[in-house]
Amino acid sequence: TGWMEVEERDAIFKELHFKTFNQAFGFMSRVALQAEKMNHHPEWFNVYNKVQITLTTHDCGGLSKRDIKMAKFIDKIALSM
Ligand SMILES: C[C@H](O)[C@H](O)[C@H]1CNC2=NC(N)=NC(=O)C2=N1
Repeated sequence: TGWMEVEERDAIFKELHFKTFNQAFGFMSRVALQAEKMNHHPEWFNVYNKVQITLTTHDCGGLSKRDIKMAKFIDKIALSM
């Protein structure tokens, strides 16, 4: 489904489920490369085939265009896994 607002934070959250840990980790690797390219890094937690992602911009203490750009990238990659 879509990205959720985070309670008490100007941030957005999504939990993604994959078939296997390898797929989840492969997804994280792809996103990690994009994070480095954008210099914009997710806050994330992985357990087996699940990845919980929170996006916010630490430099401005809240959401910025970079978060939206990263969210769109994440959705695109997740769709292709
Ligand atoms: C020094 C470095 O450029 C900054 O810390 C970058 C790194 N990645 C980042 N990621 C996120 N999510 N927010 C930031 O403000 C941010 N700043």
